Amino acid sequence: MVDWTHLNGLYAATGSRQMLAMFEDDPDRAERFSAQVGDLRLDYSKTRVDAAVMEALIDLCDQADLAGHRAAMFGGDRINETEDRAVLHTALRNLDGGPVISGGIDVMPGILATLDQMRAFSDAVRSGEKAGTGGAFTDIVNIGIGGSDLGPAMAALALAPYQDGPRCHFVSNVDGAHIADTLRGLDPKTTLVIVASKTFTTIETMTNARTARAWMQEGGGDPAMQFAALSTARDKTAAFGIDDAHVFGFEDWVGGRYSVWGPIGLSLMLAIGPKGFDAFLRGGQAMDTHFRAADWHENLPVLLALIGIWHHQICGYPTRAVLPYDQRLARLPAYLQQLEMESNGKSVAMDGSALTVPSGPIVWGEPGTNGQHAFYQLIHQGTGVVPCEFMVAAQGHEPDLAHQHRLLVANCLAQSEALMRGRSIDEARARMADRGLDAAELERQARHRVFPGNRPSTTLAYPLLTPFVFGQIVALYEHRVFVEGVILGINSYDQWGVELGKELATSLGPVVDGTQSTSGKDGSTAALVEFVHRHGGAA
Ligand SMILES: O=P(O)(O)OC[C@H]1O[C@H](O)[C@H](O)[C@@H](O)[C@@H]1O
Repeated sequence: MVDWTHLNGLYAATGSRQMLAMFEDDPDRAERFSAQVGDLRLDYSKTRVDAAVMEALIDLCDQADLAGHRAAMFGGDRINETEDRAVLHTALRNLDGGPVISGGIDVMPGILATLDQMRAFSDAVRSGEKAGTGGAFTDIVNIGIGGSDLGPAMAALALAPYQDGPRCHFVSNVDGAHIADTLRGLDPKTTLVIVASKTFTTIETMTNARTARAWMQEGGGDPAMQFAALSTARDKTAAFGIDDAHVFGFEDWVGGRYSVWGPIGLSLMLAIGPKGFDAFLRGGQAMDTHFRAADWHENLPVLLALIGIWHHQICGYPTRAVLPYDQRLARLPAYLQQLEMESNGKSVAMDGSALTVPSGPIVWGEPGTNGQHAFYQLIHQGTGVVPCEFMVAAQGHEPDLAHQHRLLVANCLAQSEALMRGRSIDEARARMADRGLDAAELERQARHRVFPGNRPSTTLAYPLLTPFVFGQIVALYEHRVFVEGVILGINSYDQWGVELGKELATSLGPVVDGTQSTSGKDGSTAALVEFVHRHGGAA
């Protein structure tokens, strides 16, 4: 258990501090409160942390024995105590890091063999050697949900400029609209369906997989040739009828939301090719090396975690916005919602005691500049403070549109500056002085134009969103979540909070079908079921 008293005391003392004054007092502030790994730069100087706050935050790492927990994770200990599992997604990207022993066994030979199987399969699909009944595959449909969807879907979009394989589509929702809209227009004879499910029991995924199989059979495709599975449960993939040669297995020590680095990333590998996928893995591995070696003061995941803890657990800001000025990172906020909120959205510490500080924050966001024309109003002038995490590349992938990219960068930098700088009532009055308003009206109008400023943000800057840089970014966030979890004293690797809704959905199935009565249900649920029945929703 860490002691929050010192930090709470510092917060009370620094509450009214102005960031702009902090820059004036310390000409080296931008450098002092920035860190770099490879080509990635994290600037956290536009926050109200100072050297004393940073030292107190860093002290949390030692109090929580972060080094010990880190060694236990990388060393294959069963740190996911509530599911009795190791946490070894880092081994999936340990391309040349040597053995990783878990439970007395080196897991690397198995990982590298599966990676080779994925590479051979990808090469065969991409070259047309493996094909559907109608010829070379033109389209891939990845059917999965949660971690079996968000990672590869986010990554395929992020790395769109590197895609030179079949087109990738992602179906997750059990809402039939999702699969219907996706399959419409695809050729069942040249489509490869990948069923991605760690457990191979997830109802949404299995339902969509059966729908896709029927579509393929009816349309002249052959599921025996055109279905693949990514799962830890080979017995279940066989029972579904998927050829073992098309099954890519992994172990239960890969958490769903950490699984894009292994077989769950197959759609990404098919889209960008094994070399691009290797570069992605190497980016992740580079971040692992950094996280394991760098001093806490220079350690990007640690710094990002500590700034997050400062803003949420100490300052009490309930949410954080992830704002990539990178359209291809449009799915990153959704991915981070699962990564951060499923990992650290808990109220019980590892030892079963109640948390004494808030759990992880609400994470949300959208790419800039779009968000500027929608919700930034609240970020600038709302009563609550939303710490913003900006992300931006120095360059885009479209040389002909470099002028647009420069505009994007200018907007990103302008937002963090505006949040910090704000606009005082005097400045607002001065801007309206020539409008000929009487004093009372001038005052009233000016008040609407005040920006409180002094609002915190961080900026993660990178040269270009390559597979390597993208791998670094994803691993950076994974380790940030780990560090936050260790300091909060929780298990970031289980997700019991998703169980109750699943159980109730199963028991409500026959009630919605109309084969079971609503008796025993609460009044609201019973009335909603009756509404659905009245409007034609029963079976
Ligand atoms: O990959 P699957 O076993 O189908 O699981 C898919 C998802 O469903 C669950 O509800 C979990 O909350 C997620 O962590 C998981 O990623």
